Amino acid sequence: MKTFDELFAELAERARTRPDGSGTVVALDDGVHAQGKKVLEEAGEVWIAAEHESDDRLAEEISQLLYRVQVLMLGRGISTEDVYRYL
Ligand SMILES: N=c1c2ncn([C@@H]3O[C@H](COP(=O)(O)OP(=O)(O)OP(=O)(O)O)[C@@H](O)[C@H]3O)c2ncn1[C@@H]1O[C@H](COP(=O)(O)O)[C@@H](O)[C@H]1O
Repeated sequence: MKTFDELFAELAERARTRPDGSGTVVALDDGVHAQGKKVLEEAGEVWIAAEHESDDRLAEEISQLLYRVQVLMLGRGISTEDVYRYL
């Protein structure tokens, strides 16, 4: 189990060290256009899960959306602080 901040730190480390086999490294190399499409795709899956699926499936889809948002943040080079100041 990890928090949003812990996952972001982990993904930032993946971006820095670029380990073999990391899906995050591949997603970052795909660029912002592809990263944005993944955000949209996962948001749609969250919507569908919210209307038609179990709480557990919804939570899983939300986790994937959070991951895809973080990849986009790293792709654009913005930090969690950049976002939190608007919360
Ligand atoms: N939390 C996630 C996470 N959530 C979603 N995903 C990816 O997103 C996919 C699900 O999204 P899709 O619905 O688009 O699935 P898909 O189209 O079948 O998959 P792809 O073909 O796009 O990979 C998963 O199969 C993972 O590839 C994640 N990939 C990694 N993480 C975490 O990120 C960290 C770093 O991971 P690596 O970079 O892979 O080492 C680890 O802690 C992981 O647990």
